[in-house]
Amino acid sequence: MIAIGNDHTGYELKMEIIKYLEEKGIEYKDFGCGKIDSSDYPVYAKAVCKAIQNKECDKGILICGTGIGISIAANKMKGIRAALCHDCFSAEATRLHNDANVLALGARVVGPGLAVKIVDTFLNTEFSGQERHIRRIKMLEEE
Ligand SMILES: O=C[C@H](O)[C@H](O)[C@H](O)COP(=O)(O)O
Repeated sequence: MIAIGNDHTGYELKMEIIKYLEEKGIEYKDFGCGKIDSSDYPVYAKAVCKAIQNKECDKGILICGTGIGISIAANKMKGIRAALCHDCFSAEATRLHNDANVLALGARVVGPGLAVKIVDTFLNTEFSGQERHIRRIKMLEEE
């Protein structure tokens, strides 16, 4: 189950991503926001990341204007490894090396065609499970 959330800048891109998820038969839960003039990205980052923390969802997709604010908010939450990716190489690498569980996108940065390819890469790449990467991920959880 994929958790998806966005602020006001990300609504249209989210709908494109939802279209992709539905075409692929991938289950998702939409944590908002709907089409509104203004909203606060931390609200949606928290909702999506809580769903991952409580195991309701396996991975998350977060969208704001740049992807920066919403990834900063997500990475404050325990167990969340959010990666801001605007290319497929990064989306693949962050799954292989960081076991990222949240993909952040900037709706004002990438167009829908590239964004959907980034999502596809992110969702279809497994963590490598290599010892050095496991060690480093564990270090991320240390105070
Ligand atoms: O990092 C923050 C995000 O890119 C926000 O989506 C952005 O700051 C929203 O800007 P505005 O409220 O001017 O539409």
